[in-house]
Amino acid sequence: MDNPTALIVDDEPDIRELLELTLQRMDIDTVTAADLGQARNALATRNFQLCLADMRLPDGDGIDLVREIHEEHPGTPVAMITAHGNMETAIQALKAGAFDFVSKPVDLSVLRNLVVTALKLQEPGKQQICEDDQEDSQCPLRGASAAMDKVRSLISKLARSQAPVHITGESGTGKELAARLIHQLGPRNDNPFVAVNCGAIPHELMESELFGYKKGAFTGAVADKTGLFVEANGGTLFLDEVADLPLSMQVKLLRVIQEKMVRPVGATEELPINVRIISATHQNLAQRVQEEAFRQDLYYRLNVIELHMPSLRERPEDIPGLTQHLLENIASNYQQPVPELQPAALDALQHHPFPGNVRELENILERAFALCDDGIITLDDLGMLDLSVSPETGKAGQARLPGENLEDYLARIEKDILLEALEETGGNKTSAASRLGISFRSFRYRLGKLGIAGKDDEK
Ligand SMILES: Nc1ncnc2c1ncn2[C@@H]1O[C@H](COP(=O)(O)OP(=O)(O)OP(=O)(O)O)[C@@H](O)[C@H]1O
Repeated sequence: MDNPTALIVDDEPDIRELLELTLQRMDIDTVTAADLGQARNALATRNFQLCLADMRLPDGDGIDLVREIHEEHPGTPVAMITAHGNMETAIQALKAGAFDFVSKPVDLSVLRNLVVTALKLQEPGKQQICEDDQEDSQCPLRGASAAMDKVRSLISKLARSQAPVHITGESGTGKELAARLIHQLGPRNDNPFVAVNCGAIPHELMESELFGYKKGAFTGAVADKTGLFVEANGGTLFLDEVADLPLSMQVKLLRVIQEKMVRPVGATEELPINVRIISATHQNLAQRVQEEAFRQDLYYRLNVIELHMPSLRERPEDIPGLTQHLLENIASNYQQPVPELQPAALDALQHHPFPGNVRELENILERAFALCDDGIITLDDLGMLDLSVSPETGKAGQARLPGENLEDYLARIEKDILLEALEETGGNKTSAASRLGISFRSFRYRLGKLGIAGKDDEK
């Protein structure tokens, strides 16, 4: 097989030579260009499997070259060479379509990692699976709406880039699923995808969880522990609920992203890391920045490219297909035939507001699957909370029923409130409890007292 060929664009002969030597040692043929003009000529004559381009060139801006290659030669990944510490231009380049960047002075191990990742992009298109027709698609992210088509197409593009992605959207809209897909469809998919819920780690443990620690760093540190960054090395770290990161950790995270190095607690040396960061939150991060609860500089670095997951309310046309897909998954988990859904049940689902989005739909279907008889899901089996609002009270079904005693009446209201909080948080008891201003234990106790069984929180 022919060697891949890289185009190296830099006006400094020393750098060109260093890059050429490094790439040639990796069995990559090279063509060099000292300015934009020479680079354009080279691109016009042949295909390249990679381009390394300096930011500042004698006859123009490297970012223009990134844009041109991105549009005219979309199969050629371009990495930008930026001045040390100049994250602004690196971010600009990523936004313009560069797949990654490397800062000067070029660290050769970082460069080699980058080149290996870029060449994997040439392998035959995994991204394809999410661009096929929905009907018989292998793509785990379902939905035939135009909004979901757009999401899948953006995910396929993001999988080719190494840029940090920030995923927004309400709880249960599929943010984690989207992050996993970006990883699976991309060149890092042989390496780990590590997901961490930043809201679920106690603040005092966060640094050692993320960065690891050395034996003896603190009481109880009886052996070295690998942090999540190192665990995700070569792969992707998914920082879920990133808005919940305390300010003290935000500073440390910013440093790690900038330097691509982590220092475990109690260690004297830093470890190099090669991790793609994908973050998500259901909160409005820009507003958290305005409230000074989230650092602007970190926001800027995490939110290089934003992916928004639309709520299920905005795409009711997805409900029938999603329902079928989820029922097939549930049935196959239990090795049972796929149940049939009565038209009245489907109709109720299509008119439900789904504050907990796809997760809520999934929970409703799991429950219905367990309760239904003879493989037929009826409206009753869905056991959905009636969220329709009473015109008299303005509240959902809260009038006292004829003959209902005070205790039963209060229990019913309490049950509605607890269920509503669970629905709003997609079944997450910790979040539901905090929404109601009570402790997790008290929430669980009340659920038990009222006979509401629920799944334990996974995260
Ligand atoms: N478009 C979809 N197609 C198929 N399954 C989906 C889709 N969207 C979400 N799901 C499923 O719904 C559940 C919730 O999705 P996920 O955990 O990714 O949501 P999330 O937005 O990260 O939620 P949270 O903000 O609460 O963490 C998962 O089981 C996921 O597989």
